[in-house]
Amino acid sequence: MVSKMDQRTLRTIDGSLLEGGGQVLRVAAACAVIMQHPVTINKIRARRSAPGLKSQHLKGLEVLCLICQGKLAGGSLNSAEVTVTPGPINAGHFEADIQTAGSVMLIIQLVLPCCLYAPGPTSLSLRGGTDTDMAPPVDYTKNVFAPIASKFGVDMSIDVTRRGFFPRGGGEIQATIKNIPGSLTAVNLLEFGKVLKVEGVCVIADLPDHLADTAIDAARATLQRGLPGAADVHINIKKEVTSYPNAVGKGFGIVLWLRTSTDVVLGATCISKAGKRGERGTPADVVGVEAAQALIEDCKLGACVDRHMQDQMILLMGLAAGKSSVVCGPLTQHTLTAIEIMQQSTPVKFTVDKMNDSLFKISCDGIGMKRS
Ligand SMILES: Nc1ncnc2c1ncn2[C@@H]1O[C@H](COP(=O)(O)OP(=O)(O)OP(=O)(O)O)[C@@H](O)[C@H]1O
Repeated sequence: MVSKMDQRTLRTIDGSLLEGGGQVLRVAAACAVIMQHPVTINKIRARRSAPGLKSQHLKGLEVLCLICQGKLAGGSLNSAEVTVTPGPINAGHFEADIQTAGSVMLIIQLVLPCCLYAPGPTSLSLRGGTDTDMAPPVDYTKNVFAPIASKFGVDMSIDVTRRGFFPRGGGEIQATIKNIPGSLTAVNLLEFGKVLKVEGVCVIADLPDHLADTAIDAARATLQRGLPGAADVHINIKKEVTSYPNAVGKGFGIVLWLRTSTDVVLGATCISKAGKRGERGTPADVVGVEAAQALIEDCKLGACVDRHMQDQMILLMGLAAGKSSVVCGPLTQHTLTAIEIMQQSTPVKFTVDKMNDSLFKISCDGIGMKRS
């Protein structure tokens, strides 16, 4: 039940908007906690083949409500509507176990903006998938998201206790997110610069480790052929061989990231798409080539963030104090969704300027959110 007081400010967000997936839920719920207004999100994940709350979304909302001492109504598996009534954001230690291969990194995506406004640091133990398709693998969040978020003033760290892959999950990470003293700092990422180095990690769990060598060789060869100025770029892709109990289930994937002379960080990933019944996953060379090609494409555009980072920084831009502008490639549906939901949930307004056929500048005057 939403109290009378809360009803006055209750907002309703249509979960089927644009991307119509879990991201609508995450952005709407995070904004509600930060802005301290209750929100009802209906038609949850209406554009997905199995709509409604899945375990990772439910566990995310549950831990969010622990962090903000709030109430979650309608929070059950497959539910199409929830209401989050936030209370004051708390610091401390929080835990969640997704119990499937649902991504723990998407729980970080949901709670991180709120933890910034806690009265102290937040530590999290999260169990589920760490290296899964269709979500940021943990090495992407550590090596791409975290350095870009640090430009806004975010101080976070992640340690992997155990890797968890599709379909079993069972991975575990420990994360620490420091609260910010004032507001986030506006960020301008406008010049691509010159690529200085490419780094990466290829994780292989309970599979023959020559697969990782093949993926790394394929990624390096693709980068050397296609990356602008490749002859002067140092490429260092490490191999991480792991097995039970440091990993649950078989898994295999690569995360690449590059840095330029203007401190742009771009990332790209490919996680082998193994079948639920143990079917063979993506061939090893394809894993390396796919990630390398995605990195080359974003690089050739002159994008200052990669295609997946676009949507993940919208909240940070909107919350920061002052004008942020970021040059990126064609806007993804996830980015348009994050912009739309944040605009519906806060006073921020974004603008998108077309710079040429494939480059766009996203800007906003951030609301300069501070801890209340
Ligand atoms: N390969 C990748 N590397 C980095 N980030 C990724 C990658 N793939 C997806 N993401 C990010 O993961 C998030 C996925 O959001 P999305 O709403 O599709 O997922 P979801 O919560 O699992 O919901 P649904 O199951 O409804 O799709 C987005 O922020 C997207 O940018």
